[in-house]
Amino acid sequence: MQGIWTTERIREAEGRLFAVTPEGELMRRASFGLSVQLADFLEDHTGGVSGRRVVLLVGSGDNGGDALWAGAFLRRRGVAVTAILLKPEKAHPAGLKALKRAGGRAVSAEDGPQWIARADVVVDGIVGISASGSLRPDAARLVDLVEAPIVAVDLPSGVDPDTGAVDGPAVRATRTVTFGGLKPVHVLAPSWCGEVVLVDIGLRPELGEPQLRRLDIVDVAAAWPVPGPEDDKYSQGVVGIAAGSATYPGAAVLAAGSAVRATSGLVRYAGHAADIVRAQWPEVIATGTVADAGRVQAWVVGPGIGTGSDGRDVLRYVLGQGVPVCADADATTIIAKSPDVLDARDPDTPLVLTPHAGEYERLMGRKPGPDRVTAAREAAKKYNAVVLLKGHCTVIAAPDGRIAVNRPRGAWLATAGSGDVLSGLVGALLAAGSDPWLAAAAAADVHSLAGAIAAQNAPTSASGLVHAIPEAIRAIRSLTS
Ligand SMILES: NC(=O)C1=CN([C@@H]2O[C@H](COP(=O)(O)OP(=O)(O)OC[C@H]3O[C@@H](n4cnc5c(N)ncnc54)[C@H](OP(=O)(O)O)[C@@H]3O)[C@@H](O)[C@H]2O)[C@@H](O)CC1
Ligand SMILES: Nc1ncnc2c1ncn2[C@@H]1O[C@H](COP(=O)(O)OP(=O)(O)O)[C@@H](O)[C@H]1O
Ligand SMILES: [K+]
Repeated sequence: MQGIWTTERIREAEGRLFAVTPEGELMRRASFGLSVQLADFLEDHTGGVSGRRVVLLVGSGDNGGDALWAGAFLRRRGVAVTAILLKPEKAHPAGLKALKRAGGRAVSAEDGPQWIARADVVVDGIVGISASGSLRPDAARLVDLVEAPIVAVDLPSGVDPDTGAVDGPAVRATRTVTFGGLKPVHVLAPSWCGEVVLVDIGLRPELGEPQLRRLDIVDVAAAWPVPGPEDDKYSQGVVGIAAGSATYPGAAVLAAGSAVRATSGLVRYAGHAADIVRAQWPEVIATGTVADAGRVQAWVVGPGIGTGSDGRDVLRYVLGQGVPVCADADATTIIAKSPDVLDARDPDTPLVLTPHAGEYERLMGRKPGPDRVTAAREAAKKYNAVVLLKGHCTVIAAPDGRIAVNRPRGAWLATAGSGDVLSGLVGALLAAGSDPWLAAAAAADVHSLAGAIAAQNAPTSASGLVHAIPEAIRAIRSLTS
């Protein structure tokens, strides 16, 4: 699992390491690593290093210091380096001196545009972890002129380091070179960071437990249930799907199909779409009501069940069965409208809620807002449930405080019925006995990979996602075995 730390934790760790390291050493490590990445980037984008033109956008703190020192290192490799100083009086003095000594040039913001126009690569050293708010106008004007690819130092300036939120002008980087540990911006704002490269500056031992995590492929592979020689269709966990209605049979077909494809155990279906589900997925045992469904080890409830009294009765029934429940779509709306349905639940039985932003607002009485990690954490606390807050970067919060952020692979998942597919995946893992937080995070990852496989750069459908699930699982397993 990749660890991610808030800027507060990074700063504390840097402080401790700083105290036992010779002066300037940490910045030397960071900026040397940055210069290596910049040379590599120049090679990739221009086919060479020597003779290329790099422009540094330099702000008033150590982020600008990193850029200036990296510029000095690049000079030794024959790169023409020009630093545009946004606040000349506050530019990092040692870094500026080093750049000038190495033959680099420093110019004011007024003289900046002509240098930006001729740059092969622009380096964003405007602001790092001490950033607040979007780019200020002077920086924004210059960034606006950039046509060359941008490498961001630590993080793209203008993007909030702890939430990844953008509410004004910001840098859109092609590569971000960060130091010591990943920060939330790197997983919450991937489209602003571009490719993220982590440079080791010896900070890891000081960082402690990460506050956020992102599953690696090996974690997903390890979490995915695989039958053993002793297994049969029951022992792998039977999942029940309570979804769909006469008006919305598709949700039932998608959620049931997704569960069928996710694991090799048994899938039961209960609801008004039994005939259609049976016709699409003959391996599903389908009945008309949850009470007739037979035993399951987890329920998926909600997609397409409606928010009326029938849906409420179904939800109350499955919550009372003492098995893990993934409550999705209409089920989240019912919980928001009639929280008393949760009385049917034994608080120790796992519950996974999978709201999109609109459903979150119903559940919590407010929008998730720009800080989606805090939003998910608060909902997890309030409902004593794992909350999977959907979005481009889905956030998964457990009531015990664990947070995972999912890795998006494009945005093709933004298609009708895609959420129904996700709930089937979550349910299949819950039935197999997975930890609910891990189940939700692993399901989100396979969902995103299935999206990329199904789409292959062209629109896909939720049905396409269902069909791509085995290939996604195969890809994950083959990369790790
Ligand atoms: N510490 C370490 O051990 C190591 C640190 N390292 C590096 O240091 C970086 C952190 O440096 P830092 O703390 O000096 O602050 P930094 O982020 O450069 O900001 C400086 C100033 O910018 C301003 N400003 C704020 N918001 C703004 C905005 N939106 N738009 C424009 N300007 C804005 C504001 O100053 P103001 O202009 O308000 O006076 C703020 O004080 C870190 O990201 C990493 O790169 C590495 O070398 C590894 C070792
Ligand atoms: N821009 C996007 N990028 C990546 N994934 C997205 C994007 N928009 C939506 N998704 C994902 O697609 C799914 C949509 O679910 P949901 O809103 O419940 O749709 P539906 O109700 O149509 O099934 C979620 O898993 C969500 O994370
Ligand atoms: K930056």
